[in-house]
Amino acid sequence: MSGAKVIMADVFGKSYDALDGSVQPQVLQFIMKMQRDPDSNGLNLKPPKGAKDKRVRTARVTDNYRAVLMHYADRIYYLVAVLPHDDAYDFAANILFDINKVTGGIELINLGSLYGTLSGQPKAADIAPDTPSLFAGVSDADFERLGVHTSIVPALREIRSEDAVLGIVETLPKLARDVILCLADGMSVEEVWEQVSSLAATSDKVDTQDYEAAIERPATKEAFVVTGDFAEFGRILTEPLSAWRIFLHPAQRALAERKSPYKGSVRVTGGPGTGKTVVALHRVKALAERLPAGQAILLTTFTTNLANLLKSMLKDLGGAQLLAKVDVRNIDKVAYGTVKETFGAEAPSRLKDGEILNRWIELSQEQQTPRFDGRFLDAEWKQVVLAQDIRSRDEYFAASRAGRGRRLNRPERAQVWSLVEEFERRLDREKAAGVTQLAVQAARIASGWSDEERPYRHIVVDEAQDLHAAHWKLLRALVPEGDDDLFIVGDAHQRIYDNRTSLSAHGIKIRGRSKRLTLNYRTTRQILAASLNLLGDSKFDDLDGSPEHLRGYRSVLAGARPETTGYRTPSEEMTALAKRVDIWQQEGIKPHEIAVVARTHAIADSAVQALRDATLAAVKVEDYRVPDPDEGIHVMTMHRIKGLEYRAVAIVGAGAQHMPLPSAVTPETEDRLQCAADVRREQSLLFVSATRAREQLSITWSGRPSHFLGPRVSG
Ligand SMILES: Nc1ncnc2c1ncn2[C@@H]1O[C@H](COP(=O)(O)OP(=O)(O)OP(=O)(O)O)[C@@H](O)[C@H]1O
Repeated sequence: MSGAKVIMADVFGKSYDALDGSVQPQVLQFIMKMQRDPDSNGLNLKPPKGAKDKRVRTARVTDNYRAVLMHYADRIYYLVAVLPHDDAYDFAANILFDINKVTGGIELINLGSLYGTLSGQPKAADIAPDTPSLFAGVSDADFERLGVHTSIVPALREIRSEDAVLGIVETLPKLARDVILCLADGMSVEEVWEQVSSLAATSDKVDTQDYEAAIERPATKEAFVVTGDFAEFGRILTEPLSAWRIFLHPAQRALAERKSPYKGSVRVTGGPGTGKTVVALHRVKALAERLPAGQAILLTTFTTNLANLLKSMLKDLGGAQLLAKVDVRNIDKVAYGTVKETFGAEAPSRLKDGEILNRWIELSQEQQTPRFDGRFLDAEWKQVVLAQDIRSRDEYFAASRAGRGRRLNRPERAQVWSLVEEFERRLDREKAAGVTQLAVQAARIASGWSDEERPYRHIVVDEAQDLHAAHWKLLRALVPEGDDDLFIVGDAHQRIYDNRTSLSAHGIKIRGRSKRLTLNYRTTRQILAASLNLLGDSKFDDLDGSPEHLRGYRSVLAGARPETTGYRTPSEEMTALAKRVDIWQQEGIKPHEIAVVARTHAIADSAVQALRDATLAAVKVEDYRVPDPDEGIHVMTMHRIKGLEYRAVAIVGAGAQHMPLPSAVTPETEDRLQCAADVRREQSLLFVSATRAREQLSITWSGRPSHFLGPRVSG
């Protein structure tokens, strides 16, 4: 008997992740058996009784677990779930497969979960029984035209609150989910058609019986991993988190895969987890596919760690072939590369920001100028002198000091300038330069190039909020002005380095080409609410001189409420940490899916110790190294967790004495605006850390809680 082709539905990943480690290998065995002979007795492949869809099958994986599949054509099966015996039968009875009339793709509709979620909704006390359905103004024909399956519509008619919408959207097929969220947001049917459904629509005529044609359409490939390759199955199953990278939401797809070029630079903003990095990676891929021979693309970000992460994600997305067309480097490396190319062995050595700050502190102490402390001088140098590439005392006297909160009179300016000269002289003598200083030098060099000499055809920037003015000048000069020159992705709420600037000041024009993503795919609504609470009512500017906001930012995922708990002493807090992490593990979260995050290395180190004392495997995640999965729980600083995500995150040491960290904040008396910016940055660090959590979040402290935790906690 010949074998079968097994294709994986994207929803399969969810049930697979929930399986016990002893059952997961059996799933691969099962797929292998199906591929060899689906009719073998041991598999017991059969249609379940009472199924709504006659093509649904169940098959034996182990004595207690059954697979649910869709038999869509001769010897071709979609694997949808592997569940405990009874759950598998319930599930199988209530699912439907159909070809979407708009996208032409195959859809899985889970009516059991849809109605189960609706009936489980607590009846909100403030909703009067005669409140009309939220979608009363949308006719059945409208739903059909927008691509919502008719079987879903009766459930939609029962929805009378935004909460109920968020409750059910997770259970809907992708297009229906997007349509419903937009309608609930107040968009008209016409707007939803233009902004969502028409973008997802296939150009060919849809025959809802023709599964052969449907399997080839992009919408099917978004919802199902169309592979029959056994090795590929193994790879996808062992890397469940990376499987998403091949799917895009219509709003993301519209940005990333746009066929006609953008007439200049584009900026994409959005809260944490809205898929900005995903969009940036897909944009790189789309640009690389039509890149003229001999031209190059730069994909850059702020830190080396994030650049390494982007590199491995890009490889996941497009393999070595794509990677070969793209230069993936963090911005300091880009700058240093430019300086080295020009000066060769004469190029100065590189000093990191921390080393530069220490030198300013030393100089301020040496010069006995108690009126200017090291932190103030460091910021003045970076944000005024280097940001405007000031090279003389006269230029400094005439310079704008916008954003600085301490006024300087002429004698004070003269004093600061002589300190700047002394500082730069010392670095020159040492043949060293700070990383920001090198970016200034690189920008100067590249600004003198002709368009033919500029090395890149396109530049894509992730984590743009952290880049310095000199970085923007440099990037502007590395690519000729024109279609699709810069694609910029960032979120001002996640600014954790002290760089603030405006893109237009550097000749990067994004007016009219600025887009925002609002749907969070990473964190649950509960974690999102707790994270937003950490920002309080702080104000953030976008990358172009306007206020930034998170309006409409929401998640479709629901989960447990985050915990916030205070302890009397650090040792009590650490003992509780070990207990909490142990419980997470007992609940099935693997050690390397858990992160413990602290503001300082010292607190992180004590967390590692506490976990090991409790016989839990833990590893400190340092720069430039990603631990192996078997090294245990990942413990790191808040700066290090930027850009990563974990199923569970425990933030420790969130007490008033560490958040904000006193040594990271300029005293208010020294510079009022700088002090406020420093505090906001500390707040963003906590926000970034909390938004790394996908399912579970705990925030703890000893002594008094940080005021960032809000009045309810910190009193
Ligand atoms: N279209 C999608 N479908 C399903 N999941 C998605 C999609 N886009 C993004 N995700 C999920 O959301 C997570 C966050 O995506 P990504 O890291 O690109 O967001 P981000 O906006 O760059 O986040 P941050 O700013 O917090 O670093 C991804 O790991 C992925 O799990």
